[in-house]
This record gives sequence, C-alpha cells and structure tokens, in this order.
Amino acid sequence: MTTEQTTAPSRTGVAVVADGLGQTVRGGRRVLDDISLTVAPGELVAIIGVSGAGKTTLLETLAGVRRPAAGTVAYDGSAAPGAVGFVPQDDIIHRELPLARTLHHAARLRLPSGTGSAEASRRVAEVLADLRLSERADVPVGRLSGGERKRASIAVELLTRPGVFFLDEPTSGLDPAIAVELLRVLRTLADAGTTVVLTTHQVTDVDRCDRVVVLTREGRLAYAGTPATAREFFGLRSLAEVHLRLDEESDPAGWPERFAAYRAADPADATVDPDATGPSPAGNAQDPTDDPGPTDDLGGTARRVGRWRQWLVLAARNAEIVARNRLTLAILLGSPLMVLGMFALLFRPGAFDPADPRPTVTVMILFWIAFGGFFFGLTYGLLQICTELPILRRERLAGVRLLPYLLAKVAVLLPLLALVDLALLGVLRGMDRLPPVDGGDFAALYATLLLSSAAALALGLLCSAAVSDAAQATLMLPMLCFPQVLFVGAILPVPAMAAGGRWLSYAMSNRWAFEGLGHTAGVERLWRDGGSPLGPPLLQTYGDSFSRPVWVDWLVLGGFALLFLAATWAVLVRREARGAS
Ligand SMILES: Nc1ncnc2c1ncn2[C@@H]1O[C@H](COP(=O)(O)OP(=O)(O)OP(=O)(O)O)[C@@H](O)[C@H]1O
Repeated sequence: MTTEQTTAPSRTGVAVVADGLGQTVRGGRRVLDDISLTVAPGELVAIIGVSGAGKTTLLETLAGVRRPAAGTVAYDGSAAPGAVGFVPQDDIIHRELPLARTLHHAARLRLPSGTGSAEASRRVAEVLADLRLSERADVPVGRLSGGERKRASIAVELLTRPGVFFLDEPTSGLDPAIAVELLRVLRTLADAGTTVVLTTHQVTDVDRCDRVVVLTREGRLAYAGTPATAREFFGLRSLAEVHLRLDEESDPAGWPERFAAYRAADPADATVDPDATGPSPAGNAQDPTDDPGPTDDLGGTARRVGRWRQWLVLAARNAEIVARNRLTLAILLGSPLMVLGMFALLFRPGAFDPADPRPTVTVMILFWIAFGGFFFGLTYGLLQICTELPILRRERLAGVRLLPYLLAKVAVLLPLLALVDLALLGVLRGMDRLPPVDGGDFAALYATLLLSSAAALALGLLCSAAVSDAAQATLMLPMLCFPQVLFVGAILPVPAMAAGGRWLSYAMSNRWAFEGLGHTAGVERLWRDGGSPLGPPLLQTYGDSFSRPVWVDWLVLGGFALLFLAATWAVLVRREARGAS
C-alpha cells in the first residue's frame, strides 16, 4: 500500500504552539530560554544549533516528554490531536525480535483497546509498506541496517497515525543516501498532513524542510522561518556555516534581539508568531503533557489498552525475547546445570545420614543451595530493565503502566526460576546430597528456595531500574552477593557475629532461606541426635537459628520480594520525574 493510502486517514492539521518556553536541568541551569514559535499543520520543521544548544530539550518539551519550566506548549488542529509520535535518538524496539513481531506487539500495546490481533497485523503491514520495509518484516531488528532500524522506530510511532510527529536526530549516523531517503519519507508524511518536527546536524536535511529553527549556544531562539530567509537573515550562502556565523558576531548573545527586530520588520515569515496560526482562545488547544490517549480514526478519544491486556502483551513479548535469544536462554538454563555439576563434584553423598552425619558439610550444602537460588534470581533480573530503558521510556509515554510492565517480567522469569530450583533440589536429592525428606518436606524446601529466588529476582529488577546500563548492573553483582555470603550465618553463625553483623543479617534474604532450608531439612535433630560428636557443639553455636517455623521464613522472603518490587516501581517513577524536570 502506498504512503498516500495509509496516511490519508491520519489526523491532519495539528499545529504546535510554543509560547515563552524555558527549560532548566538539574542544578537549576537554564538550557532553554524564552522560545516562542508556531509549527503550522502539515509542516516539516528542522531544529538546528551547536551541540548542547538544547535541540533535544526543545524537541522533548514540544513533544510533551518534558514539562516546560516556563511558558506553554499547545497543540491545535482540525482533528483531535491525541496521538503524538516521538522517536528519540536511541532505538525504541527490541533487537531480538523480527521486525513485524516487534511492531505487532507495539500495535497491541498502542492501538485502542478492542483492536483485534488481525487488525493490528493489518496495520503493521500497512506501516511496513509505507516505510518500504515489507521485505525486511521477518528479519530480527538487530540485523537491520542503521537506516532500516531508524525507519523501524518510525514505524512503531506511525502505527497510531500521529497527527504530529517529533524525531530526535533521525538522520544521525546514517549514510547520506539513506538520510536523503529518510527525509523523503518524512516529507511524504508531512505532505499527507502530519506535522513533523525534527532535530538535525545535517544542513542537507534543512534544505528539505519547510522551516528551520536555529538555537543559540545558550538555548535561545536565533531564528525561525524558511531556510531561504534564514540564509538571508544570517547573510550566508549555505546554512552549513550558520554555527560559525552565530559565534562570529561581536555579541553572539544578541541574536534573539536581532531576530526580533528582523521579524518586526518582516512579519510575513510568521512561524515564530504564536498568534499567526495558533489556537484561538476558544479553540481546541491542548497541553501535550496532558495526553488523553490514542484517538480513533474519527478523531474521538479511544480507550487506552487496559492493565490486564498490557500485562498479557508484555509477558508474551518478554517470553518471545527470551525464547528467540538462544544464547541468553542457554546461559539462563545452562549456568544452574553447571552449578549443579559443581555441587555434585564438591559434596560427597550421605552428609545427612543420621548414623554418620557430617554437620559442617550439611551447613555448606544448605548454604550453597540457598545461595544458588538467590544468585540465579538476582542474575535473571539484573539486566532486564537497564538494557531497555529507552524503550520503556517511550512506551510509558504511550500509556504503558509500570505495574503490568514489572509483573510481565516476573511472569516470564519466575517460571524459569521455578524450573531451575526444582532441578537443583530434585537432582541433589536424587544424588543423596539432601536428607531423604518426604513429599511434604520436599515441597517445603522447594517453596523456600523459590521464594528466595523470587526475592532475589525482585532485587535484581530493583538494581536494574536504578543503574543506567548493563556495565553498571554487572559491576553491582559483587556488591550484592558478598553480604549475602558473609552475613547469612554459614561462614560465621549469626550468634557469633559482631553486633553490627547480626543486625545486618536480618536484611539478608539469603539468611532466611538458609535457615528455612535448615529447619525443613531437620538439621537441629540431626546434629543433636545424630552419630557425630561435632553435632551438639555446632548446634550450640547456632542457637535457635533453625528453630523457627518455616512459614515465618516464607513470610519474610515474600515480604522481601514485594518490598523490592515496590522499590523498583518507586525508582522508575522517580527516574521519570527526574528526567522530566
Ligand atoms: N537531564 C539532564 N540533566 C542535566 N543536564 C541536561 C539534561 N538534559 C540536557 N542537559 C543539558 O542541557 C543542555 C542541552 O542539551 P541537549 O541534549 O538538549 O542539547 P542538543 O543541542 O540536543 O545537543 P546534541 O546536539 O549534542 O544532541 C546540555 O548542556 C546538556 O548537558
């Protein structure tokens, strides 16, 4: 299908009106100052300026991604302006999935509730055709070229037929020919009625735009109008030299005033005049940070996808990502098998034999099982969020809620952990490294280990939400693991620890798992009544560590899991608030 066919029903005619925009970043530094401009419906507009001038900040503020610190942004148009497309610099799609699959998941998340799977697939096919990506539909996103990946990110946003579309440096890093091709796509979109605003460092991009907005180094408006008039205003033959020109002037900070004077003398170039095409006082002006959700084809506000369906779609997508990433899956399932093999090599059978027990070995077996459950849970969660922060950020703007997002992670990873924990206990029991417990006690051991893994998974998600990338997350691993080894009571029994260590041990989920396993495995009875002279003194050292009913340990471990999940949610909310300030 051609671009014209599918863009025809788009919400045409959305104007963007910024009035006196200011933006500050952390520390109160002002990075945008008093920007007023209007982007007319169906225009293609480029924002340029030196690196650090505030192009991205302006784009994000216009798009409603950031709330302005001063001034206002409003959208106005002949059709409902509910859907705003925003393509950040980072990719906003998962690399593991084939292009059509990732778009299908995006469509199920973003199209109004009630949109069926077949309809979503139809829309995906249309958008792929529009962006000339149909032949790449089955290729994993990670194997697409840079230009194709950029178009793929645009495709995600086009699914909802946005009336206004913001793109942060869409041509950066692209081969010039591919950049031209991309600009052509955007030009076609604008010609079909979608308002398009982009940031760029490429002068060739500017020449294909209707208007250009030039920012000074200090984030003020040096110029806004047609590229031809820009050349005239700056006295240049090519806008390639505009940054030099901005700095050359004896008073570089005076450009906004010079432009104001120029505009006053020639008001025909009306892009900067908020009143020229802006919303009338009685018009349907709308604050973009107050997005009412996707709109249907008739311009009415459509219902957003509910939490339950978000959870289903996100869980299905997570499962597909795990299943398609064979190496990751092999590591996830293979590393527990390796650990199991090491346990089998390390521990001789029969340590729990009541006639001839080896009490110190039983401590080690129980501790390392507990630590295994903790370690697998932690590592499963640690890379889950930090590796997809740009995707999450964009999907949050599209209405994805954090609770379904987090629970969808748990829904896919916890069953894998359940499998791994079962294998760990089952094989060790089969190889006589655990006491011959009955079915009920085996279930209790399993419940303890699984709850411990769940708490560690939630801790991993929390750390993943708090760091910025995979490298930082990996660096956190020793920090998280060391205390869970030292303060658990296996290296040194809790009653023998210094007061600070004893207090700290309460905060170690692994301690509760270790003691819960010990209770169910009957170590107290084994050490007291078994045939080893080492048992009674060891029992004395451990005091009542293993006396608690196991359900107390379950409650604590479950509490840890919920606490860490809640903290993950809070960290993500705080991150968003900070990013938006
Ligand atoms: N969240 C933030 N916290 C602190 N400083 C920020 C934040 N976002 C932007 N800045 C600062 O604001 C200024 C403008 O940044 P912005 O990314 O908008 O510039 P830009 O013109 O898009 O730069 P580039 O062309 O290099 O992408 C920079 O000095 C940047 O360091």
